[in-house]
Amino acid sequence: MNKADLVTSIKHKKSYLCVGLDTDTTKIPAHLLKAKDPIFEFNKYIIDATIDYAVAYKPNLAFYESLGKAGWESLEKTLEWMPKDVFTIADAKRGDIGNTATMYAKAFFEQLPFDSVTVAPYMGEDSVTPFLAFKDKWAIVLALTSNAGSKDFQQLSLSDTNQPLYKEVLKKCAAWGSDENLMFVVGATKASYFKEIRTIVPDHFLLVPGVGAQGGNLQEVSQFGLNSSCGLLVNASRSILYAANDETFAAAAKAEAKQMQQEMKTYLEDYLSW
Ligand SMILES: O=C(O)c1cc(=O)[nH]c(=O)n1[C@@H]1O[C@H](COP(=O)(O)O)[C@@H](O)[C@H]1O
Repeated sequence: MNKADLVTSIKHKKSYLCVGLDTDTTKIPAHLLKAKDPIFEFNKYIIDATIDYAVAYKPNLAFYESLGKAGWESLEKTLEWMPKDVFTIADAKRGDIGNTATMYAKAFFEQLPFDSVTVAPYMGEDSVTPFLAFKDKWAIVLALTSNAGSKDFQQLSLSDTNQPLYKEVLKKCAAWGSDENLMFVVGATKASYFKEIRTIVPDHFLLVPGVGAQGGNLQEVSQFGLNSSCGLLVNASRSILYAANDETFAAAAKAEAKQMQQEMKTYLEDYLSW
């Protein structure tokens, strides 16, 4: 999917919600465990329940790979189930030397029909650029993550530039691609950083996980993170998937997604006059 189509979808749904499909067999309702493919069954209900309110879906690969071949099949079926007009993110956090990175890109963009894949920038330019060579596909580079461990490396100052590492990641990676094929991950739990981040990457989309279960603030993220083409995809996984764990789970997920979309609609109106 290209940027124009993503922005059109956001305007149409008045939403920049991404539903994270971190589907965990120990958390899904017990009655679904009797199904032939419980993960797919659960995802199907979640997608159908949230499709009016979400513009993107982000399966986290760990939840599928941890189940081996069966998990991979659940992932393939889930992607087939998704309407064609949603933006799909393979949350795989890949990163390796160039020829290997190309194979990762082929896995997600050719074998699987993902629009984008999350990429760790630690190994540098040749580990990121192979993901940028595919038309209308995206690399989503980890810049400032939502977890406590982001302090360990990302927030350390580099003696060469006197700037924290994550700012160098934003500057350097932005130069390797464009706002048409590259996004950045910035955690919602770091809302106070958004103003500065927007001075470095004013035009790029940011994938923002960390609202809901991790406690990030949607209002602050929106106020300081929105740009003239929205520029945000805010992810929620557990708070939507596991809003209830009985027969009402799909209705509860729908209500949770709707509530987030309604809030987003007001920010699109207030901050962008959309
Ligand atoms: O790349 C990500 O999506 C990601 C980056 C980050 O900084 N923090 C983060 O939580 N994530 C992912 O976003 C999802 C957050 O899930 P919830 O906390 O349940 O909403 C998980 O799939 C995480 O792996």
